[in-house]
Amino acid sequence: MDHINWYPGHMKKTRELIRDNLKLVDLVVEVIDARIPVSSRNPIIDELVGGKPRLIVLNKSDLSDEDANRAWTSYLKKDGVDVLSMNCMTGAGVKSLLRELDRIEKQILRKKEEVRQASGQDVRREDNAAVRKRKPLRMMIVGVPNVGKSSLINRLTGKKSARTGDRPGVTKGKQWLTLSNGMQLLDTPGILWPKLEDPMTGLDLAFCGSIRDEILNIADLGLELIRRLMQDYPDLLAARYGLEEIPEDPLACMEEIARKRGAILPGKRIDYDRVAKIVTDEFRAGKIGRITLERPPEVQA
Ligand SMILES: Nc1nc2c(ncn2[C@@H]2O[C@H](COP(=O)(O)OP(=O)(O)OP(=O)(O)O)[C@@H](O)[C@H]2O)c(=O)[nH]1
Repeated sequence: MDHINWYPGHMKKTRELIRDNLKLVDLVVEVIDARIPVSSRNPIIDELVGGKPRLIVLNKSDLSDEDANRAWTSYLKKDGVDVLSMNCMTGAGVKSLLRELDRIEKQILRKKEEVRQASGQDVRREDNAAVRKRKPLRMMIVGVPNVGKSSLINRLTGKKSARTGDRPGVTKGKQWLTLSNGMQLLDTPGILWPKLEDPMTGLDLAFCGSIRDEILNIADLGLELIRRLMQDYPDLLAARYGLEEIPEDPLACMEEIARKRGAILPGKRIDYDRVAKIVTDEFRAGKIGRITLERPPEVQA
């Protein structure tokens, strides 16, 4: 999908759309980028989701640091939210997600039963399968651009997916996809706008491709990425670009990488745009290594 230029009117419309869709679902799956779990979340989601059960998917976990994935999982779980690592390219994590959804479904059904009992209604015991058939659990996927929402929908539904039309009484125009376990998923994800107040957030989103180079031009973006990698993953940077010693100055490091990769213009001038693009593309594709740019508070120095 094309990246969107967010402006206040657009944010308001999106918020209202998500809020309307949320009324139709029992559960929300929030997808975030495992390389930037802070920047790829918009805190507005807490307010929007309210008390509904929520599950966080740390997607692109194939590109992020495994230690950091573990640290983030336990950090986010502290708030009582379920968290799962996922790789939508291979489908790793999908089975765990389906298991987790089953568990949440049981909880939701139990809660509903308790409410009915408390109000004195005659509670007829039904197993999950029977309740599902009568009224399947409905969910939607939300997240900022480029975190893998559509990839997750495709993974969850696969080829066996079936579009189910509107059920009577439910807002017209919604399309529901039926998962292998009978649950229903809204076919269009809720796109949250990224929160760009902090310049670091803007940079991290740009490094990971969640916003086009709106914040900086490509040469500046590449230089900033090199600065971050020099600080957090110097060994991976040195190994990828054959640097025997990493210069202290990020610009000198960029120039060294340019020479190694032949990003040189006539007159032996450095092609800053080209070298920036090389490093940025290789980072995004995971070629420099598994990198997490943001750490949970506990493990920060
Ligand atoms: N390496 C890796 N790439 C992924 C993963 N999930 C998605 N991608 C890639 O990330 C890019 C964005 O994925 P989408 O599924 O289009 O993301 P989205 O959140 O729907 O994006 P928008 O439509 O912009 O909101 C695509 O190039 C995917 O192939 C993953 O787990 N690992």
